[in-house]
Amino acid sequence: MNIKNPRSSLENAGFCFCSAVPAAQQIAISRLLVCYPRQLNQLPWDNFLAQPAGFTPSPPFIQAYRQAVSTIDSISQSDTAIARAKGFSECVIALRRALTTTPVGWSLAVWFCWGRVPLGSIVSWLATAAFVWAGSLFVLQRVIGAGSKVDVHRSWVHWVAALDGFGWGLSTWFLVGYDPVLDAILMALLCGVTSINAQVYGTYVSAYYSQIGVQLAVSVLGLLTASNSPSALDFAAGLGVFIALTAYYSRAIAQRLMEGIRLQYANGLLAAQLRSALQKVELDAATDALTGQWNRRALDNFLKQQVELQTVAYQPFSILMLDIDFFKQINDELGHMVGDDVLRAFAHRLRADLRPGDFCARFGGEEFLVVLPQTALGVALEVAERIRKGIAQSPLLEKPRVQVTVSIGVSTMEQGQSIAELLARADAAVYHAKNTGRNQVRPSVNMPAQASGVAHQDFLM
Ligand SMILES: Nc1nc2c(ncn2[C@@H]2O[C@H](COP(=O)(O)OP(=O)(O)OP(=O)(O)O)[C@@H](O)[C@H]2O)c(=O)[nH]1
Repeated sequence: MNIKNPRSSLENAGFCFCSAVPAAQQIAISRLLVCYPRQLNQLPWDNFLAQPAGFTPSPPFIQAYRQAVSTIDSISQSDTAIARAKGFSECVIALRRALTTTPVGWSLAVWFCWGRVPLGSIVSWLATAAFVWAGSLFVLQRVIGAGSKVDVHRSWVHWVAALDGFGWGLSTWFLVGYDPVLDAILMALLCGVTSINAQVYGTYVSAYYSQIGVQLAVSVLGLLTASNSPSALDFAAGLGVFIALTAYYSRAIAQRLMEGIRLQYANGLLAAQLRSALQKVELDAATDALTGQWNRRALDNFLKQQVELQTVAYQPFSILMLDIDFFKQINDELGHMVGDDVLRAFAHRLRADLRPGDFCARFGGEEFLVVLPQTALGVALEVAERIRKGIAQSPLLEKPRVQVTVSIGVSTMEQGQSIAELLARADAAVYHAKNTGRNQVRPSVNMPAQASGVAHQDFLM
């Protein structure tokens, strides 16, 4: 084969590329480290709680918050194994990506060598490297398919890394010794590959040591025994120093990457804990502790939503105000504990009698309020009557046997009415029901009598 003289443009391109790669890698790694979250412990959690502007945390919120934050330490201690497993699988994915782009590196090497290295040598190197590469990719694919578990697949990944280093190291056996400039370019290319791999194997650095260890051993052996390069010893020394230094620095980088993964995991866990603590606190703040139904606060919000819906979508809604009759007697005769049981049983019975979309709140004492969305007065009266009958029909408690009745006032939201007016009208309807004998349903407006048998009386507010 006719070996041509080196072309200066090719030399320049090769040198520029091979020197730019390590620099670009270092920039990429630095960016990566900056992107990882900062130390969680340095975040001003307590300052956040102490901030007066715009946010006044309630005591249960502070308690839940502190509890979640206090778990940071235990999270950071216990998640090392999780970070290791995550780092391993991240490395496997990065390695597959790197291997799929390896042919780009080969093409570059072939381009540099074309016309300067005998074709047979180029083909021999390419064939060996491609064979090793295909085997590695196959193994890696199997590892990924099996879920890449560090305890199971550790040695397989080390083998793949070693073969990766072997393929590149072989280049010195086949391609070096034909042209001094080309030799230098190939050395720069090997340094570039080493540098790229510092990032590829960043989250599982022991595999990186396998890769560069084999790459160094094979390439130094190739330089010293197989190549005819006059600078073989210099190249071997240079390559050795470069790879050793890269290995040394990549260890620190890998440690920080792992710390980043660890903190990212802890951060996610903490955020989830805080979210659920917050949800619990929000739920606690909106429910009545005794009956488990919504409280006044939640009721106010729900009524506001309904008013908005009514304004936008012209959907009518009605409310039922329920007051247990002679409840004081129960307390007086059977005690407050039984009174509480009655309230609980009443709430349970009431809830069971409603649609899932209906809203049931304890309004205070022995009073409950039900909101029936998209319900006009006629239907609301029927619902109220059904509830009244159900309560009156069977006892709420068996031991002691307690049977109660309930008086119910019904009112429907009208356009332009306020929530306070709506509640006042329902309250007046209950008052009317109590005054006319209890255990009955009263509407708050004039309404024609219904076939349901509900006792409708003119009740003008
Ligand atoms: N056990 C118990 N009793 C409560 C609770 N909240 C309010 N009460 C009592 O409920 C009773 C309500 O009594 P009243 O307002 O006189 O009403 P009533 O006895 O039901 O009479 P009418 O409503 O006129 O039929 C009071 O004795 C309150 O102390 C509670 O959470 N548990």
